Amino acid sequence: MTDAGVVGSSAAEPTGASPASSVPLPLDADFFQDPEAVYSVLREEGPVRKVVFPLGWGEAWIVTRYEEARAALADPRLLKNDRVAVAQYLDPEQIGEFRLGEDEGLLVHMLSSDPPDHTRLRNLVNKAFTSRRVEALRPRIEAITEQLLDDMAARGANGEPVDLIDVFAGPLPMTVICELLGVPPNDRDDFRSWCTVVVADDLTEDEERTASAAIAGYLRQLVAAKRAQPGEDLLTALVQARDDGDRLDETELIAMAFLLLLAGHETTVSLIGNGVLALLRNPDQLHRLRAEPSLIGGAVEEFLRYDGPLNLATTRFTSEPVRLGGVEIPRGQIVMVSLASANHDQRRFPDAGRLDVTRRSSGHLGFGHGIHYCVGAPLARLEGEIAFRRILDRFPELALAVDPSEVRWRQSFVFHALEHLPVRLS
Ligand code: HEM
Repeated sequence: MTDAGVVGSSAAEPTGASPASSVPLPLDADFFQDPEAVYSVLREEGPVRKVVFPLGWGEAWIVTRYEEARAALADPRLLKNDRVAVAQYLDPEQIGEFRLGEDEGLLVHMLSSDPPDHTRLRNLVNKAFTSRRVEALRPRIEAITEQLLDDMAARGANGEPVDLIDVFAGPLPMTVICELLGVPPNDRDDFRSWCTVVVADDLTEDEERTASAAIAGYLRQLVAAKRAQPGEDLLTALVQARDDGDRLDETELIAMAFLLLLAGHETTVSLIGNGVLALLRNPDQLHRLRAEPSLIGGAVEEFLRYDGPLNLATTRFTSEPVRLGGVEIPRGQIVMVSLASANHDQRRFPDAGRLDVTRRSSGHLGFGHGIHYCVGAPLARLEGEIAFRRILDRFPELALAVDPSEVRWRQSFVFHALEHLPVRLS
C-alpha cells in the first residue's frame, strides 16, 4: 500500500483523487475506534469512490452518501451471488478475501443469492419473522431478559464492574435465536466461539477453513438429529420443507441455518451494547428516555442509525456498468455500501452526529434496504425494546465503569461492535 492519497491516515484531509483511481482505505486500528472520522471525509469528496481494502482484500467501490447507498441496495444490477459473478465476469483473485465459508457450502444462503433463488429461500422463512409471529415470542424474551438481568445484578452487587456484553447483550440474542431454531443449550457456547472466529477479518485460509468446517459439521449433525427427532422449532420446519418437496437442497438447508444463527445474534448484541454506550455518553438523552419510556421504540431506531451494528453491508458485484451519483462503476466490480456512513449523512439526517431519542429516524439503513432488507428486523426490534426498557427500569444508576476513551471497538470491517462494555450498576 502506498502513501499517495491515503484517505484519512490523517482523516481530515480530502484526497482530491478522481473517484475511479483507487485510494487505500485506512481501515486500521484508528478507523475501528472512529469510523466516522474517515467517512465524513469520503462523503464530502463524493458519494462513491474506489478504494483498496487492507489485509489483501483488494479493490472495491465504497458508497458513503445516503441517497446513493439506498439506491445501490435496491439496484438489481448489483448482484450478491459471487459464484455467478466469478463464473461470468469477475476475476476470482479479485474477491478472494471477500468470501466466507465457501468450501463448506455455508455461503449458499439468501444473503448471497439473487432472484429467483433469493425469493425461494426467503419465502421459506419470511413467515417465521413477521411482526405478529415475533410478538408471540415477547413473554419468552421477557423471561430470558429478566433471568439475565438477575445474573447481572448478582455479579454487579457491591458496585463491582460487570461486562454488559458478556453477561447480557451477548447471551440474550444468542439464547433467543438458538431457542427459535432448536439449538440445544449445551451446544451454544461452541457455536458462539466458532462464529466469533469465522467473522474475524484477519483469518488465514486455514483458520477460516477449520472454523467453517466445524460449523458445517455441527449443523449437519443437528439437521440429522431434527430428522430423527422432530421438534417444534424453525430448523425442524426447514428440514420438513426440504424433505416434503423440492424447495431447498441439503447444502442450502445447512447454509440457511448458519445464516439465521449468525445474523440472529452477531448484530443484536451490538444494538444493545452500542445503544447503552450511546446513552451513557449522552446523559441528557438517557434522562429523557427514563422520564418517557414510551420513546423507547423510536430510540431503538435512533440507536440503529446513530451507531448501528453494521459498518458495511455485505459484498455486492456489478453485473453491468452502473452509474451511481454521477460516478460510473464498470462491470465486474465489487461494491461495498457503508450503512454507517449513509446513516450519518447530513443531507438526510440533519445534525446527524447528535444522538436524539426523539428523532424520526425511520428510513435509516441500519437494516439495509431492498430485497435483502433484514428479515429478522421485527425480532431485533422486539429484543431491543425489551432489553432497553428493562435495563433502564432495573438499574437507575447504571454508569460506565471505565473512562469513555477506554471503551474499545472490535476490529471488524463489517461489524461495528464493542469488545466489552464495563458498567457499574450502583
Ligand atoms: C439489530 C440487529 C440486526 C441488524 C442491525 C441487522 C442488519 C441486517 C442488514 C443490514 C441486512 C442486509 C445486509 C445486506 O443487504 O448486505 C440484514 C439481512 C439479514 N438479516 Fe439482519 N440484522 C439484525 C438482526 C437480525 C436477526 C435477529 C435475524 C434473525 C434471523 C437476522 C437475519 C437476517 C437475514 C436472514 C438477512 C438476509 C436477508 C436477505 O438476504 O433477504 N438479522 N440484516
